Amino acid sequence: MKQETNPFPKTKLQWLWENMKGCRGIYFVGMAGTVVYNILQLTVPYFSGKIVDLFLTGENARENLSTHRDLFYQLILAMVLFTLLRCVIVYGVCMIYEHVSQTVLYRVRNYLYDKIQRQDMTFYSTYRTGDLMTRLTGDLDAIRHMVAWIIRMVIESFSLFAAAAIFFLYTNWKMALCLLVIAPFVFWIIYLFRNKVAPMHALLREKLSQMNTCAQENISGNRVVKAFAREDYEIEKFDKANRDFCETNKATAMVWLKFFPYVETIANLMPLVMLGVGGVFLIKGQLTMGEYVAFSGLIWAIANPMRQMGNIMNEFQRFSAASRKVMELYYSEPKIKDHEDAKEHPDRFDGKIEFKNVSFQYEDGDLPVLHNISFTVNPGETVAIMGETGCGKTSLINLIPRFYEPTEGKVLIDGTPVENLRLHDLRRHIGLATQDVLLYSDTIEGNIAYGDGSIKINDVVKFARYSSASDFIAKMPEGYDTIVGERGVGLSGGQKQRISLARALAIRPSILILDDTTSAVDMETEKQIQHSLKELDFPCTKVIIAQRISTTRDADRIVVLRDGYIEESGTHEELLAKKGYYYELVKLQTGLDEL
Ligand SMILES: Nc1ncnc2c1ncn2[C@@H]1O[C@H](COP(=O)(O)OP(=O)(O)OP(=O)(O)O)[C@@H](O)[C@H]1O
Repeated sequence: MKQETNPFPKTKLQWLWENMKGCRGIYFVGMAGTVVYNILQLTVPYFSGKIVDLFLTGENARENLSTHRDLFYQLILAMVLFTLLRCVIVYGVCMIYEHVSQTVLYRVRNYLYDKIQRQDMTFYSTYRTGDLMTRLTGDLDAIRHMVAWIIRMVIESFSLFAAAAIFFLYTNWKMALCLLVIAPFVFWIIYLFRNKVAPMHALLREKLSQMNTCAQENISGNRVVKAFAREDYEIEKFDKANRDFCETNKATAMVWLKFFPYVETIANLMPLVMLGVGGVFLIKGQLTMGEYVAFSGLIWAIANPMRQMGNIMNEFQRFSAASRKVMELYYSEPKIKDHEDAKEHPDRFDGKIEFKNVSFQYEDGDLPVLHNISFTVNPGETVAIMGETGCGKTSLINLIPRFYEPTEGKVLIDGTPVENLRLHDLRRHIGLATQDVLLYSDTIEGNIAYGDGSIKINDVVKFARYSSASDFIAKMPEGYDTIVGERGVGLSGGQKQRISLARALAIRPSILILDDTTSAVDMETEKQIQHSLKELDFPCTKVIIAQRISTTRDADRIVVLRDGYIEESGTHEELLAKKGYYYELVKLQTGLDEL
């Protein structure tokens, strides 16, 4: 089979071991306990063999029973005590495995969540939410299962097999060899099975992710589904994903079923060998009746680990497929992160923004979306960005908080290239209200205060007033305590936009970026918002993407983009005088033939 190369700095087991830091000692105790309780399993057949030989079938059995009755009771007591001891150890070992597996799960889950939080925009457009959720749930559970069950089963099977083999060899090596000669065939079958089942588990993992993605997209896109009455189509789509997953599951199980009869036949040969060869040895006097009883009572300790190996291999391959996905996230690094020599900037920015010969292309895009963009926004100024849909406005403003990096040129704030600033410092001074508003399932107050948890309610109300949201909030049954978001009260598009604007303002940003934030509010409200934005009680540079002339008219400068190039720029009056794109737009929006 072609050996798959490991793209990670550590192997899967090394990685697991690393994440068991702090619990390794106790895990060792658990593993040692597993060995001990498996060895203790041999005590019952051992003592029964002794009782049979000494007190039931041996030459002096009757005499022994009357003269060594104490020994008889001691052997029975030893059997009971060892069985009890075994129970106590099994109990403790189970607790240890559970504790360690849950600790590893907790640790890795938190680490992954942290990783996901710190990823850049490209990551979010590459990974599907359903796939990420599968990694955080099903895949992590497969890793917990490895720590809690698979490793335990490996030790259990191995120690049981080894202990029984040693016991057999010690008791009667000829009989032992006749039984153990079968084992290599099982190992060979399990090796063949592994090669067949490994790719099936990788496929199964993909199918699970596809099914989860299908469900997740359908649930979050339920409005579109309803609007287009596509419920049946969606049900069919999920049914297909579900069926694919189900069929792949069955096909994976079938792989084992193809190998299972061979393993089972070989394992079942053991009692036959015992009966045939053991019988002959017994008749020839090469095996005592007690040894025969002990062998028969322990034959499962050789056969069961062989049977169990199929299961273990199957689960190991499931772990292998899942851990690959988890490790991909674990070792993923955002491309956009703090440079080693990034400057700290805890204080506010003055707010000067410069674009210097900036060109930009998305990683998965075929063509650049911005070409050689240069302009400056001075502290406190308001610049409006306009242009047809798809001309690159959002892409342009995304470069300011360094959501993406220019392919050429530089974006500077207060004269420092944004990549030389610490991301946290850069972003905490930029207030952003995006095109798609996402409100959390929280109170209105909680949503507005999202960027600054220490903000007082009076300030929340003030920023709601700035964004013309206070009136409609006051009319809500629980005012600022009303729960909104996915599980809360429904809000109109314009209302959501105003809360999102209040949220951006609430951090008192040095730079405010609004991406079509007032597109869904009426003209009157928009006018009030424009007025409030001029009256902010803190210095703030504003970059506003807008389509309405009413928004752009009073801007210090208007930058018009076309196909990623700056088509024209200037004040309202200057652009009207140019009689270009902006002039045509004003004519269109005012309904006048001449201006
Ligand atoms: N994540 C992305 N990956 C690849 N291409 C993208 C991505 N986001 C946007 N684009 C492409 O970049 C171009 C500019 O998109 P952008 O969102 O910046 O336009 P826009 O002017 O803001 O449009 P609108 O006014 O409709 O919001 C478009 O052709 C779009 O298809």
